Amino acid sequence: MAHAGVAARTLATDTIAAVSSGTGAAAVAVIRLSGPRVGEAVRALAGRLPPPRRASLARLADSRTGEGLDSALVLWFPGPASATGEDMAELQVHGGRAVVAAVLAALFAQPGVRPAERGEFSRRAFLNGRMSLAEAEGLADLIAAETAQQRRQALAHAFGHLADRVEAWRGALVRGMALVEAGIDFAEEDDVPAQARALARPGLEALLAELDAALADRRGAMVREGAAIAIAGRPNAGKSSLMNALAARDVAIVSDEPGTTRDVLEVALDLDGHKATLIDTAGLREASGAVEAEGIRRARARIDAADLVLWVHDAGIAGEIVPDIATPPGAEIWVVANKSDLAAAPTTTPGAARILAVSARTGAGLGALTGALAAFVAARAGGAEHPALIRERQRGAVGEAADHLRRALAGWEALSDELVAEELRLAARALGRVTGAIDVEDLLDVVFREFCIGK
Ligand SMILES: Nc1nc2c(c(=O)[nH]1)N(C=O)[C@@H](CNc1ccc(C(=O)N[C@@H](CCC(=O)O)C(=O)O)cc1)CN2
Ligand SMILES: Nc1nc2c(ncn2[C@@H]2O[C@H](COP(=O)(O)OP(=O)(O)OP(=O)(O)O)[C@@H](O)[C@H]2O)c(=O)[nH]1
Ligand SMILES: [Mg+2]
Repeated sequence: MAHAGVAARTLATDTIAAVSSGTGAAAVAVIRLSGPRVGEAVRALAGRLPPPRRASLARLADSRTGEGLDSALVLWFPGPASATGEDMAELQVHGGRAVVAAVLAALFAQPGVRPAERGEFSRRAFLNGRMSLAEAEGLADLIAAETAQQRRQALAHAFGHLADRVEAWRGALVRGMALVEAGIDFAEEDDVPAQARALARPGLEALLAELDAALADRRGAMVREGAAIAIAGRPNAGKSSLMNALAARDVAIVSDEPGTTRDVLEVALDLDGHKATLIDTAGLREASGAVEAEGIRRARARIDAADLVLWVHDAGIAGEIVPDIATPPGAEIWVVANKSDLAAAPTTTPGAARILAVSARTGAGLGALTGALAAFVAARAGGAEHPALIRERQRGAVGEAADHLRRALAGWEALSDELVAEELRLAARALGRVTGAIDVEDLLDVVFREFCIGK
């Protein structure tokens, strides 16, 4: 995961400590430390510094009172060959909340040791050149991953999938820039500039095509955020019943009173390793009051932003099924003819991609529906190859790079060598913000804020 492009930055002087193993009681809790005074702090609590990178059992005591706190496994990772690049240690203590609190209090009593902020270990790893920003983002996603597909995508990014691609793109820009600048240097000699520029163009055109393809690919965001599947329909069609049946738990209130659901309800689904969010909404009709009207407004907003809308229809109601919604951009509407235990599903469905008969009450047809949902999400989220861009931050920076490159190519004949080179330089700079190779002080808070304490 090492990453070469980071400029030297000021070294941290504080020593930080935090629980890295999560909150709440557990069998074992891992307390991590990083910074220049880790060695002293460990010696103060454990009485000695164990041999590097070996687990050693030690009795921990509060240096202020001598009170024994725990019998713990202690690990010492001298820098720079550590996860953050600084001196680090781990105290693997018994996981009781009071044990953790007492050990942390004893650590914070040591000179120069303070609680870590969110993501501060990762931030230091980045600042010390141990990983790129794109890799840090992959690690954050790995910790948040709920499904197998999210885990695979996050792992690829944590292992440099995007960072490597961005470095290759930057390499192509730098080669183009060198050729264009050769023109600047040899401006006196007539044919060199024209030749050098001509050599640069095909590579830059291919690069722009690659950037545009990466920008057009939305699968990564879909995997990270999960597909949004909205359940919509008339009041009493059985939307909330369907939600409960698909989620296999009692998420939403069900009643024979039309207009039961007002708030938008969400559950996360794992469809064959793909994440989806199922969204139950208020039944659509002429609202009978301000609360219901607000519920319907919220319902329509979520339907408009969905990747798939399940229009739930009460099969007991005769007549043509007409979903009272427009198909959201890039999305599909499926008709789910519910209450198949009461009546057969109609077969005509104008405007809907497909029709599925189910009974939320008996469970009939739910297996087929779940299978179809899994296939839909799998198709949208793509196959085994990992997309390059999964976050808006990454998309924004690559989009900026593509814009500069497009300007350079569009002005190829009209612009001076200096101006073409300048656009290429700005494009390279924008790409540098993806990995954090340059110019990212302003980004660090944004990136690391979403991490947890102890990461
Ligand atoms: N107990 C524990 N488990 C953990 C972590 C941890 O910090 N503590 N990690 C938390 O993220 C992950 C492992 N990540 C790590 C990454 C680098 C180094 C490290 O010491 N790197 C050195 C030496 C490498 C080597 O000897 O091969 C280096 O890169 O120079 C350690 C852990 C997952 N499991
Ligand atoms: N027979 C039968 N009844 C069902 C089925 N699904 C739901 N119901 C009943 O239909 C009624 C309405 O169900 P809900 O799930 O609350 O309907 P809804 O679409 O969420 O209704 P609103 O929230 O009011 O828009 C309840 O009495 C359910 O028990 C089904 O498959 N078969
Ligand atoms: Mg409902």
